[in-house]
Amino acid sequence: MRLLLSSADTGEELIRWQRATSDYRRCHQRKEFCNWPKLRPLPLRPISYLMVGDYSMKELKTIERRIASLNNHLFPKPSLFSECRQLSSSPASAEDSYRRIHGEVSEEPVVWRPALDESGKEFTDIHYEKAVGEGIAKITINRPERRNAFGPHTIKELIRAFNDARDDSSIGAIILTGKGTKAFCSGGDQALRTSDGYTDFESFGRLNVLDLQVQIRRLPKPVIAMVAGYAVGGGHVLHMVCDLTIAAENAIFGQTGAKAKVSSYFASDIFHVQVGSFDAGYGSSIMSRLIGPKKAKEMWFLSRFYNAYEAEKMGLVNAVVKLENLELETVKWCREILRNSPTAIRVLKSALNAVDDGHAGLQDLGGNATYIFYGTEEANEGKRAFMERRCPDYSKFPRRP
Ligand SMILES: CC(C)(COP(=O)(O)OP(=O)(O)OC[C@H]1O[C@@H](n2cnc3c(N)ncnc32)[C@H](O)[C@@H]1OP(=O)(O)O)[C@@H](O)C(=O)NCCC(=O)NCCSC(=O)c1cc(O)c2ccccc2c1O
Repeated sequence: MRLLLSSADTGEELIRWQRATSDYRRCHQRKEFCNWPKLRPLPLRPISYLMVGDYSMKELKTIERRIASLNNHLFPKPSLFSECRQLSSSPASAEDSYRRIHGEVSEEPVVWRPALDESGKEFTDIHYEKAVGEGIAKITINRPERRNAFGPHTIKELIRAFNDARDDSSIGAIILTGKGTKAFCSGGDQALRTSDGYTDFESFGRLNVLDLQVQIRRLPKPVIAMVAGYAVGGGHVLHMVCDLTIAAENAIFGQTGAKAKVSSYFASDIFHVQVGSFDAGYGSSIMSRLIGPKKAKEMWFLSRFYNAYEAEKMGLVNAVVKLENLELETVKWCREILRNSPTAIRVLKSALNAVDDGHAGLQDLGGNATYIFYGTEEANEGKRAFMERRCPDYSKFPRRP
């Protein structure tokens, strides 16, 4: 259905609009502030016949396009396109064509169903859940009495849950979070720390959180950290290796490792932290990428804590929301991701990590190329020829520029 200017609009109103749109365009090009005159929004209605003033059809089309575009900016609500729905959380124009076609992201509360691991075992240190009827998995570190600090067993369970979410083709986005509102994760459990790592049920120590970091980084689905309260030490590194971070207003971010004795400043409070540890792997390199080397050095050398808004400004988190909205907002981000092409997202995640991950990054990206190539007729010809014990005929496949 074409939208045309209603014949009810007088030529005068139209002329005022045309002048205003030209002024606006000029100001916009010069990046100047433009005083927008008081004009009533021109209603756009379908009509079969159009005749306004002395304007040619071409001129009218140009005016119509400009008015539509300006109306989108100036009168987002109520919409000229009354049938369109709005995506409230999006920073983009509420009425762009994507939103007109796809509509709102659902704000319905999510229903979680407990999930078991691949061998049907119950988890102890984590909760693992999947959203009913949607492709979202949620993995929650469940040690709130220790601010969700992890031991080797916690990490083993996290690895199993992430493996399951990776293998489950109905899952397209994974949330990592911590139980309660006081902490996302406070890093390695210091009570389990030994001279060779962390140990709980074994006689030797491990630093197996490093395996989990690599797993998250290579997982071909987006992993979103949902952070309430503290994300510190190894817990801070965990949120950094996730693809996105949504933070509640009460979130606090920091590295504690280099601290020899006391006092790190946050909002003029002094915290007493004393752990003596560092993550010179992803914990350093990814941080430097995210917030720049100077800020990364500040974060590690001074061991300060940063609030959610400071973290957002630094580029550590994607969004800050009210604590009570944290889960729904995170779920909405997942739902928005889930509307998009899984293969595009898979390759993009790999591509965005490739340079930083060196050979391993290229290997992952290369693997994605092979994965896509296997779906082509050209690749299939090779396989068929082998199976049929004949020479492959690649002549029919174009050598594209
Ligand atoms: C996180 C805090 C700032 C919270 O302070 P708050 O005042 O809210 O709470 P409490 O301090 O009273 O804590 C409540 C309760 O939890 C226990 N707890 C908290 N964190 C841990 C922890 N990491 N380990 C063990 N226990 C913890 C605390 O003792 C209290 O217990 P009670 O029995 O007394 O009630 C604050 O708690 C804090 O600063 N925590 C320490 C955070 C920290 O320094 N983490 C870094 C550890 S090192 C690390 O994470 C790490 C792990 C690895 O596997 C690595 C591998 C390779 C390289 C580097 C690694 C690495 O650095």
